Amino acid sequence: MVSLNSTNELIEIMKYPCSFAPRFSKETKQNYYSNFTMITSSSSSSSSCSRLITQPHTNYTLKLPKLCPQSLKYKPLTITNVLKIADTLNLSSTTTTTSPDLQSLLNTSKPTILVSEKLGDAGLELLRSFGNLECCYNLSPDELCSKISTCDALIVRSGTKVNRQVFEAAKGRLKVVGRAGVGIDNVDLQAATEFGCLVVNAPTANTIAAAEHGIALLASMARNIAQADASMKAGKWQRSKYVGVSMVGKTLAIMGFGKVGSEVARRAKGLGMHVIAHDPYAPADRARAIGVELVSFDEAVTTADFVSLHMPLTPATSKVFNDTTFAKMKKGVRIINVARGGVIDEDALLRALDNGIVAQAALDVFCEEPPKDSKLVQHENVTATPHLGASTKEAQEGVAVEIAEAVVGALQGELSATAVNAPMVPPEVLSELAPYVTLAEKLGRLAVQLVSGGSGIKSIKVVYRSAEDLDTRLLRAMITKGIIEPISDSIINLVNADFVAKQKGLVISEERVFVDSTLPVDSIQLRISNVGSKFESALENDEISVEGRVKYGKPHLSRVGSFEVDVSLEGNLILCRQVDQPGMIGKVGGILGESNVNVSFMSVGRKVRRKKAIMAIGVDEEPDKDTLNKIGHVPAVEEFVFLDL
Ligand SMILES: NC(=O)C1=CN([C@@H]2O[C@H](COP(=O)(O)OP(=O)(O)OC[C@H]3O[C@@H](n4cnc5c(N)ncnc54)[C@H](O)[C@@H]3O)[C@@H](O)[C@H]2O)C=CC1
Ligand SMILES: O=C(O)C(=O)COP(=O)(O)O
Repeated sequence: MVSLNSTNELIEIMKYPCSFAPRFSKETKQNYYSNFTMITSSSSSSSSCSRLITQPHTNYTLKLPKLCPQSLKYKPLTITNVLKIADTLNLSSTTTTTSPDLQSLLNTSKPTILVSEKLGDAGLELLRSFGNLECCYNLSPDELCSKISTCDALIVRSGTKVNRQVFEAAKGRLKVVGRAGVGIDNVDLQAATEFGCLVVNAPTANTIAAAEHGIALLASMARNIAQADASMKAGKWQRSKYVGVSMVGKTLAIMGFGKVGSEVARRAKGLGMHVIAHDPYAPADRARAIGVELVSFDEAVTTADFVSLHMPLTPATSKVFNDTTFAKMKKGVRIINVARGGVIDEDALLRALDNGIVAQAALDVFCEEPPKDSKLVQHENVTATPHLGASTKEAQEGVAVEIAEAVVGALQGELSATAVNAPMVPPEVLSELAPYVTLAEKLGRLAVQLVSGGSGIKSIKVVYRSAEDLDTRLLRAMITKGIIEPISDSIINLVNADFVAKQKGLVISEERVFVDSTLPVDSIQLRISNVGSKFESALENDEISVEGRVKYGKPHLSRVGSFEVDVSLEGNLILCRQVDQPGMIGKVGGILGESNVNVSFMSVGRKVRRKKAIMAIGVDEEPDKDTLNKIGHVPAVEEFVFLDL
C-alpha cells in the first residue's frame, strides 16, 4: 500500500500504466485496483480505455497493482488525462517528494528505453524524464538480442542492425523502435510490422546537415582539398598535381529530389551550377520553384558533370549505379554519395574510377560500415568520410529531440506523425479524426458480438460515406482491432492490424460513397456476410449490418440491420426487438432500475407503427444474468442481446 498525496505522485503512478492503462476484466479490476472506481472514459480516442477515477479524498491510498502482468492488454492513457484526474482528486501539485517505496515501484514500472548509439543530450534528458533510460553503445548483435526483452523502446542510428532476430528476442515487449535519423534501411520493417512494433524516424532534423555535407564533399572533391591536405601533412608542396575543376556552369544531377536533394539543389544553384534532378515521385512544381528541371534517369546520368545521390536504399534503388549506368555517363563525371552505400555497386564504381569514366568520387556512406579493406576508400580519386552527413552538433541535438518526442509519444499510445510502418497522422488530422477512430473500433466490437455460428467471419465490407477524399487506413485498422480483439488474444495496433487480419484470413473491403457533408466522415457502415446473428434484426440482405456516426463529437450507433436508431456508443448496449406498443420503455427501464443498472441512453427505431421496433439501450453497468433473463421474459420482447463495448 502506498500513500498518494500529490499530483506529481499521481502522474508518476499513471506513468506506470506508463500511459498504458490496462484494460482489465471486471474481476481483475477489482483485484488490482480495489481502491479505485473504474469508469470508461468517453473523452478518449481509444474507446475502451479505462480510466481511474477516485473519490475525492485528499490523502488517497492506492493499492498499486503488482505491476500489470504482460498478458494483459494495454491501452493508452495520456498525461493530460492524468492531470484531469488529479484535478478531480483535488490533489495539490506542490508536494514533490515521492516516497522511497513508491520510487522503487515506479522505477520498475516505467518503460525501459534502450539507446544503442550516441544521441544528443536534450533527447536523452527528455527520455530520462519519462522512462528508465539505458544507454549501451557498441552492443554486439547477441548482446542486443539478450537485452531487448527487457526494453519497451529501442533508439538507434545507422549503426545498429534491428533485424528479425531482435524482434523475436524481444518476446513481444518491444513497442517502438526509434531511428534517430532518416534512413531506416537498418531496421527490418516487415518483421517490426509482424511483431506489432511501431517504427518511427526523425525525418527532418538532419536534412540541412546532410545537404551541407554533400556540398562540402562536392567542393572539396572538385578542388582536391582532402588529397592536398594529406600531401602537405606529408611535407609536400604539389601545386600542379592538385589542379581542380570549377563548379560554375557545370551540370549537377540530383538523384532523389526529396528533402536533402532539394536543399543540395538550392545550394548548388548558389554556386552557379546548372541543376537537374531525377525523382519519379517528386512534384514538378517543387522542382520548378527551386529552378530545377526534373528529367529521366537516363537524361540525368548521361548529361551530368556531377551526380549527387539522395535517394533511399530500397530494393528498387539497390546498386542502381552499376556497370551499365557508369557506361552511360560522361567520361570524367564526378559522383557524390551522401545517401546510402548500397545504391552503388562498389566494385563497378572501382572499375569506373580505374578506367577513367568516373574522374572522382566523394563517399560518405558504404555498403558495409565501417568498410573493411576497401579499395574504394584507398583510391587516390576518392574522398571518403565515415558517414558524417548527419553529424553536426545542431543536427544531432535536433534529431535527438525529434526522436525522443516521437518515441515518448508512441509509448503514450499516441499516433505518430513520423511512423514508418503505420499510417502517419498529422496532429491536426488526428484531432479531427479522433471520434471517428473511436467509432470505427466500437462498430467493429459491436458487429463481431452480433455474430453467431456460421463459418467464422471471413469478409467484412466497410462503407464510408464522406464528403472528402479519405485516408481510411487508420479507420480500417481500428475496425480490425474492434473485430479481432474480442475474439482472440491478439493485440492489434495500427502497425499490425492489416497483417493480423490477413493472417486470420479476414478480408476487409472498403467502399466510399461521396455525400454532401461538412463532416470528415458522415457515417461508417460495417457489413459481415455469411454468418448468422445472435440478434436477427441486425441482418439485412443476409448480412449483419451496423452503421454509426459521430454526433456532438461522440460515436453513435445510427442503424442496426434495417432499423434506424440513435444511441451513444458508450458503456454497454442492450439491443432489444419488441412489438411496438406503449409501455415497453418503462417495462425494460424498470427491470434495469430494480437491478441498479443505470440507463445512459435509449432510442427506439421502427419501420411501421405498432409493428416491430428496436430499442437500443445504453447502460453504464453490465446487468447480471437474472436481469437479462427478466428482460427476455417481457412478453412483447422478441429477441435481445447484450453487447460489451
Ligand atoms: N549520410 C548521412 O548521414 C545522411 C543520409 N541521409 C540519406 O539521404 C537520403 C535522402 O534523405 P531525405 O532527403 O531526408 O529523404 P526523402 O525521403 O525526403 O527523399 C528521398 C527522395 O528519394 C526519392 N526516390 C525514391 N526512389 C527513387 C528512385 N528510384 N530514384 C530517384 N529518386 C527516388 C523519393 O521520391 C524522395 O523524394 C536517405 O537515403 C537518407 O538515409 C539522410 C540524412 C543523413
Ligand atoms: O539519417 C540518416 O539517414 C543518416 O544516414 C544519418 O545516420 P547517423 O544517424 O548519423 O548514423
